[in-house]
Amino acid sequence: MSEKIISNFVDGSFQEGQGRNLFENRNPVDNSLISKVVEASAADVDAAVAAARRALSGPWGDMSVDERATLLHRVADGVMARFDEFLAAECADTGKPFSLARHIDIPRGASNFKVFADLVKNVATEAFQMGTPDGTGAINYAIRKPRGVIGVISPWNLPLLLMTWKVGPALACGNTVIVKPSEETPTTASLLAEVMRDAGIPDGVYNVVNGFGPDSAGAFLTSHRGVDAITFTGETRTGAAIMKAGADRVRPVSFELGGKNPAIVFADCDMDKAIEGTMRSAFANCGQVCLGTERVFVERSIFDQFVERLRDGAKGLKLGVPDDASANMGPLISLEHRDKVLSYYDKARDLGANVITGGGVPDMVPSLQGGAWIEPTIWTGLDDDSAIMREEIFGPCCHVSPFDDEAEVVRRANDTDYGLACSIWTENTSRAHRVAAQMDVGLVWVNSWFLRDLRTPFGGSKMSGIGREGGVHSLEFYTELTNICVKL
Ligand SMILES: NC(=O)c1ccc[n+]([C@@H]2O[C@H](COP(=O)([O-])OP(=O)(O)OC[C@H]3O[C@@H](n4cnc5c(N)ncnc54)[C@H](O)[C@@H]3O)[C@@H](O)[C@H]2O)c1
Ligand SMILES: O=C/C=C/C=C(\O)C(=O)O
Repeated sequence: MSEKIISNFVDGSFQEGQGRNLFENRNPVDNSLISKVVEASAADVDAAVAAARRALSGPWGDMSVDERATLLHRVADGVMARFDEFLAAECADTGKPFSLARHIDIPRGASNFKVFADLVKNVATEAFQMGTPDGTGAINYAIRKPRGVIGVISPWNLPLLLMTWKVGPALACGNTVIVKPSEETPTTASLLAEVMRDAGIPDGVYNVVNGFGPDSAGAFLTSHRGVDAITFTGETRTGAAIMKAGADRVRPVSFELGGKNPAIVFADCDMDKAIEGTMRSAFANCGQVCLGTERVFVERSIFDQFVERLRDGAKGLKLGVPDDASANMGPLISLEHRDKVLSYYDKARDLGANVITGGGVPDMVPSLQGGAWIEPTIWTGLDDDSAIMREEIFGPCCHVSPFDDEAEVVRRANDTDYGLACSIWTENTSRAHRVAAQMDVGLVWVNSWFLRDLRTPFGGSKMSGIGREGGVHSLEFYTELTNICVKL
C-alpha cells in the first residue's frame, strides 16, 4: 500500500508533497505510522497568507451574509455526510474511543458552522441617538466588518471541535483563515479542506499549513505581517510565545489556554450524579480536556465514601482501542506526553501522596504495548501548594482533598494561577448560585460538566485565557466595529 501523505491546502488546492520535508503522524494506540505530513515552509505560509488576503476581496468578500451562511450550512452538511471518515481519522490520530468522538467531536465539527452561520444572520446593529447643542441631534450606528486574515492555531485533544470552534465564527463573519493544526493530529483539518472545496467555499478562504510550533509553521504564521489576528487554543506557555510574536504589530489575540479546574462536592449533593460527573471530568478523553477536573474538593463528612466510589469507578474503566465498543478510555496522545504525565505520577509518590488507584502504565496486550497507555489515577493526601495541585498535568488523574466549610473551599478552589472551569455538586440551589458567583473562572457548571450551549460566552480567566468566544461574544474578536455618527 502506498504511503499516505497529508499536504498543505493553499488557495483551494493541496500542494505537491514530493521532495518536501515530511514528518510522521503516528497512532497513539500502538505507535504505528498513519501518514506522513508535509511540513510547511516559510514560503508556504507566505503563499497561504497571500491567498487569504486576496480571497478577502474576491467572491467571498462580495457575498451577502445570507449567501455566506448558506455555504457554511453546506460545510456542516458536508462534515455530516462524511461522518464516518471524520470519525475514523480523528480516532486514529488521537486514539480516543469512537463512542466519545461520535457524540462530541464530529457533531460539534458540524454544529460549530451552523450556529455561527445562523447567528450572523440575526445579529442586530448597535445604534444610539444623541442630542447636539443646536438641537438637531445625531444618530450613531456601528457596522461590523471582518477583521481580515485570521491565523488559527489549534491543539490535539479535540482537534476538529476546537479548530472549527474558531473557523466557524471566523468565516461566518467574512474573514479568511489559515489553520495550523497540531502536528499530532493533522488529518481532520485536511479532510475539512476537501469539504470546503466541495461545498463551494472560494479558493483562499480556508487554508491549512502543517508543521510544528517554534521555527516551523506555527511561528511563521503567528509572526507573519500579513495576519490580522490570531486565535489560539493550547498551553499557557505557548500562548505567551504567540503573544510576543504578535506584539510588534499589536495584533489582537483570542486565547483558550490551560486549566487546573476544581470540582467542589458538598455533602448535600446527589452522590450518584457527582460521581458520574467527576468520573467524566477527570477521565474522559484520557483526562486530556482543558475543562477537566484535576482538583476535587469533597466535604469531609462524605470524603471517604466519595473516594471509595470514585476509586471503584476508575477501576471499572476499560482501556481499549477506538472501535472496541466495551472500552471507554483510550491512550494519551503520544509517548512523549505520557512521559510528562508519568513524571507527575512519580512526583506525587515522591511527595507522599496516597495512591488510591493507578499510578503507572497498564499491562496491555502485546500488539498495544508500543502505545501511550496509562492508568487512570487518583491521589489523596497532598497539600494545596504541591506541584500536583498547582500544575496542569493533562492526564487521567485527579487529587481529592477534604474541606470543612464553604468559605474555606471557595478560597482553596480559587487559589490557583488558572481560571478556566469549575464544577459544583450540591442539591442546595442557593448555595450553588452563591458559590458559583464567587469562583474566579470563566465557566461554572452546577451538577454537570461540559454541558455546552454554543450561544454562551466560553473562555478562561487569569492564566487560562484572553477573551470569550461563543455566540455574540465571538463577534468581538472576529469583527472590527466602525461607529458612524450622523448629524441630523
Ligand atoms: N481553554 C481551552 O479552551 C482549551 C481547550 C483545549 C486545550 N487547551 C489547552 O491545550 C493544551 C494541550 O494542547 P497542546 O499540547 O496541543 O498545546 P500546545 O500549546 O503545545 O500546542 C497547541 C498548538 O500550538 C502550536 N505551537 C506550539 N508552539 C508554538 C509557537 N511557539 N508558535 C506558534 N504555534 C505554536 C502547536 O504546534 C499546536 O498546533 C493544554 O494546556 C490544554 O489545557 C485549552
Ligand atoms: O479541551 C477543551 C475543550 C474545549 C471545549 C470547547 O472549546 C467548546 O466546547 O467549545
